[in-house]
Amino acid sequence: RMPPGPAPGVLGDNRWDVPFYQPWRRYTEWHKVFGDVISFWLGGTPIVVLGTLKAATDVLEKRGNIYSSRPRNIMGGELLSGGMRGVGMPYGPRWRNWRALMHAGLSIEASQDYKTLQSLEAKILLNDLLDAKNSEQYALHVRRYAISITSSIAYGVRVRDMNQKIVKENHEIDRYLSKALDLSSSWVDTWPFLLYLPKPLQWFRREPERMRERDTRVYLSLLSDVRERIEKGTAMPSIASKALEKTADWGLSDVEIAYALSAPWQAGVNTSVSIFVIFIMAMLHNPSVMKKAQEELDRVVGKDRLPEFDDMAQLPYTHAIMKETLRWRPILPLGVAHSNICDDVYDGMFIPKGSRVQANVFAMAQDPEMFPDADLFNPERFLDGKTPTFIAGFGFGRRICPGMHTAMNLLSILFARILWAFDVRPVVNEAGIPNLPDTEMMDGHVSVQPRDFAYHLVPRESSVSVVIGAEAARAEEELISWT
Ligand code: HEM
Repeated sequence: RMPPGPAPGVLGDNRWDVPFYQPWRRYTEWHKVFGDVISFWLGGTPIVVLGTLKAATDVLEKRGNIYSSRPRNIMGGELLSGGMRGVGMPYGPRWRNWRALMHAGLSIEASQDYKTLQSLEAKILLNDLLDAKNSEQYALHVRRYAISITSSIAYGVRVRDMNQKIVKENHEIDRYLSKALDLSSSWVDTWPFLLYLPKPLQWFRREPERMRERDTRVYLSLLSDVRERIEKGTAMPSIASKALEKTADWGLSDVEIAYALSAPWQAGVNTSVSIFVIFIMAMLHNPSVMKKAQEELDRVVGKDRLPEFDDMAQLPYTHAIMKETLRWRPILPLGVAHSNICDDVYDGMFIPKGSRVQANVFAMAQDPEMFPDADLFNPERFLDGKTPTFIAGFGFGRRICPGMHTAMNLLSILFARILWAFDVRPVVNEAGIPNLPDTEMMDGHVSVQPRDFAYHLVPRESSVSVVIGAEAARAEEELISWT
């Protein structure tokens, strides 16, 4: 009675049917054959894929009391993180406390407090982009922008230089974390009965537990820096300062708070950078869209100043480019997996407890009824006032991305200013033919990013550099408090 799906293979599951590369495309084909909700098995785990917005809303949102846990990850979630990293935390009181802190720091109201910071950082970024020589340098500057904003939101400290200790340490942490989260290379996630071996024989735990000691040291030291700044009266408002001002309110220990504060960095940096790269790819393929936004910007903002957050209401087309970027190529094509804490029946189909439940966000973004000509990058589809932002890209129900408002602000001011300042141009080969990136070539397994490609950001006029230079100099001064 489980949802329909492909017949199991010789090993009793569907491991040979699921491609490693872009499995969401195969799932989308299966939806056409088996229906909106499909299921199959990988090892001993039932996989349920929800192919429409309705199914995902019915299951993940309306039954959020059942479907808000995460699949077990022994290596990454338990041995490495001690169950303290919120994104992978199972549903329960600890997650609720963590989530309350995230909400306090990232809600739609809280996100308003970061707009000044985001605006100032975007000015610095534009100035950096003016000086950059090639796509690698653009990428580095955009990464710094995303890191600096997330670090300021989490700890009240900005990042001006990618060689800063906080960047290097978090980079090392991220590297090992992605390795540990990869279930396919984890012995203990493949054979959990290994946990019944006497502890000294559990060879697989030594490395992640050593890494956990290192991560804990780094996170606690970041927290104690904030504590010192609060005592000196120099702390900027951040999630950390909220957490420390009323520690008792959160029901989280010091070390849990220290881990909680790592979530914005882990969930917010790569996602924001990937969306930026998709925006560039969309502009390279759709110069007429870029021109139309530039006409709107010239009309509303003019040439003598940069676009500001307050202009956004008068810039519907430019704003719609951000919305269409989130839809056109979703960076988390299967969202982040949920898991149900008890057996359930949906539309007559049995969903066993502990299923890995995934929203096929890729299929939703291609839904021809909601998005006719779905492959076309067409911001106008968001101008009718009826089509909302493609929220599915931020997930569902109680686990929906808490950083979505901050992310949309960070991206909308950036896109508006890039379009105001630059033409995004392709690299042209010797024969004069533009070298455009393949829009379907996405790397990554859970979160994806277009394969590297080269492009140019060409200032639209010489006056652009003058305006940006002056704004960036003022921004550096204003940002001193966050340094
Ligand atoms: C465009 C950029 C972003 C996209 C597309 C995105 C998307 C997502 C998605 C799909 C999820 C999983 C939701 C689910 O389980 O149903 C998620 C979770 C999360 N996101 Fe984002 N995100 C972005 C940026 C950010 C930023 C900037 C932050 C923080 C400043 C953030 C913080 C988080 C956190 C903490 C979670 C875990 C929530 C939980 O498990 O309860 N995200 N995000």
